[in-house]
Amino acid sequence: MPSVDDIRTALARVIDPELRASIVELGMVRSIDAHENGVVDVTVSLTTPGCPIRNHFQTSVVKEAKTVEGVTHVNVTFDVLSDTEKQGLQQKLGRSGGLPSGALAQVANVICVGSGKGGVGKSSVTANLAAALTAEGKKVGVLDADVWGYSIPRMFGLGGQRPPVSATRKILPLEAGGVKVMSIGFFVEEDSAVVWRGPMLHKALTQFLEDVDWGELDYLLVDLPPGTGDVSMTLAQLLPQAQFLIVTTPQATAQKVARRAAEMATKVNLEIGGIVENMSGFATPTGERYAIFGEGGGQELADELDVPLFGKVPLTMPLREQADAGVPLVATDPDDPAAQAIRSVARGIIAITPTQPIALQMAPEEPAATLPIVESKPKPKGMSLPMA
Ligand SMILES: Nc1ncnc2c1ncn2[C@@H]1O[C@H](COP(=O)(O)OP(=O)(O)OP(=O)(O)O)[C@@H](O)[C@H]1O
Repeated sequence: MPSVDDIRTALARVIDPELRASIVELGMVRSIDAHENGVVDVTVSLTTPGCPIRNHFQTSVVKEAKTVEGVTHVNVTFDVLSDTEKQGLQQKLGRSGGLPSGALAQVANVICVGSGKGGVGKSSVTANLAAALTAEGKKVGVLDADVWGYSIPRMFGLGGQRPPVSATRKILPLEAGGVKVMSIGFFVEEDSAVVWRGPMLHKALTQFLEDVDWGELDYLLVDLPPGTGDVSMTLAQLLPQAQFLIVTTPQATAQKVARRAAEMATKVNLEIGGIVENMSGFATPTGERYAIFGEGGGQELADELDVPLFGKVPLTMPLREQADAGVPLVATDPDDPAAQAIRSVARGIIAITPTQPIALQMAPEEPAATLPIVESKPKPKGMSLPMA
């Protein structure tokens, strides 16, 4: 008959990918029964009944138990840890804020980058801020939630690519310059029009947060669509601990619409982290500056909302050229005036954000909904996100 102790030692090699520890050490192996004929029954206790990595445990437990002499067959069953057992597990992990819930468990800060209106440079700021935070030694991810105008793949030179899926059915973000990138643009034919309805949008955004393997990140930057619509509301619900960074331009009218975005954020309890003023004058290659859109809008908004103005980013030709070339300017020419301003924004953000991961609480899932409809112009490649 196989030895139960040997089986337990073998099962210590099964690692919970989210908790990053052995299931034996975590107390998740409820029982091991070995029989004369070499059949072994193992019960594994999960943290939640719908645990997405159940299949991973099933395969790994069978594989490791079978390495023990005399084991002919392995039956794996699952149950769920009781509340007291979960508390014990939490203590073992040394966490106070709840067990990690999904893919964002190891993300320290989520920063939603939004604007009142389109075209103010929100995506350019997001891409360059990601590069600047990376240059400061931080682990950074970018989620392009600008479902109607996704431009992040192009800005990172990742247009036309499709992310792989891991053995545990998680989508793996693509990487560019050390930044992990995920976008709805990876799943639709380039330039196709995506028509979203409320519940589908909610479901797709939930999948981007829960089913993408973001891993350990200091910052997840979320590029929001302009305005105060559905996406922002959904994300505010899903990410109650996110900060909102508002990108605006210097003129008074832009400031007025940016204020509306700020009001929306306050209504849904998103904390406003600060302001970035973009297109803050035009900087020539020789360093002269022309205030073509006026001055002071960003500071006024920051004063009014009582939040910091993280920086004033001038218009420079290389910033636009680099966006088109697919490598953020900060990575290619950190001394350009716009790159310098964004690097200073990054340092300001680092100064006021925590460094320890927080277990973000995801809101309960909405009832299942189908994925976005794509108008056939051109014909879509197939719209399902590759996940269960
Ligand atoms: N500081 C800047 N200097 C030069 N060009 C800039 C600057 N900021 C943005 N741009 C250019 O302005 C255009 C719009 O920028 P971007 O796409 O980042 O704006 P957006 O606010 O994200 O737009 P949308 O709301 O449509 O998604 C792009 O061509 C971009 O390269």
